[in-house]
Amino acid sequence: MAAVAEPTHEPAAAIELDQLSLGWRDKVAVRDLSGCFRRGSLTAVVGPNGAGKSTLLRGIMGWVTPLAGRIRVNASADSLAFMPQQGDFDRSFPIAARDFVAMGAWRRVGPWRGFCRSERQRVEDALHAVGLGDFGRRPLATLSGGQLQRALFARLMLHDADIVMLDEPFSAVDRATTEDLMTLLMQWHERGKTVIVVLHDLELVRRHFPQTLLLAGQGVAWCDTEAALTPENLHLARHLCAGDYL
Ligand SMILES: Nc1ncnc2c1ncn2[C@@H]1O[C@H](COP(=O)(O)OP(=O)(O)OP(=O)(O)O)[C@@H](O)[C@H]1O
Repeated sequence: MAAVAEPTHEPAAAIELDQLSLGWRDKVAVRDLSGCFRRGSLTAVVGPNGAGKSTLLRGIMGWVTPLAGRIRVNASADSLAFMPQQGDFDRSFPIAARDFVAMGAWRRVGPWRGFCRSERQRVEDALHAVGLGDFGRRPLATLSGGQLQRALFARLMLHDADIVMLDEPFSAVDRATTEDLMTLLMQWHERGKTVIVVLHDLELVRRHFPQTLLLAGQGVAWCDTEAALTPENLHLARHLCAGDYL
């Protein structure tokens, strides 16, 4: 008799938000947000400047304490990876691109153990996958914006997390680089990862992302992309974040 797979009891939701409010001192950045990122989903988080998109991702990472409500991540901390905006880290740090990418593996390898052969190979494979096969020795500070973004993707590949969150990964890159990196994102999605990406390019979102969370200090829509990005919803988002642009 053919083997019968045991049913799995993994929750359908990778991340659940329940009446979540997040903020900074007297400023509420995200108010009363409820919903879930389903396991294996590909979701764009969009909204005007100051809508709370980065704050939400940082809250999910556990770096911002909820003012109210709850965040439940149905995965271990190792299974969660975050790619910050380029401006959020010091690229003048004296490190070669290869070592920067290798930092993505530190949870698996640990801070003190050396890299075994297979981990070194993973680093080379990741550099090749993002088109930086010849850039391993280059100091990080000498990489262009697009090359740095590719290195960030390679570092995220080394992490190999089940849930990956990226904050404006295409803001500093040209169209060709965006298409290359978007292909990688789609591959991660096809392999079953839960992928959450903050974006401003609504055409890109419409082309590639099945789900969209439209934020404006509160949830405006969180559903299929076509239903989320209606003119009415976009108008409401702009109105709620008056003066900002989408
Ligand atoms: N470290 C902080 N301390 C105080 N306020 C902050 C901090 N980080 C963000 N904020 C405030 O929280 C609000 C939401 O900011 P956030 O960066 O989450 O927005 P965003 O949607 O990611 O914007 P953008 O599209 O411009 O990146 C803003 O009013 C911002 O000024």
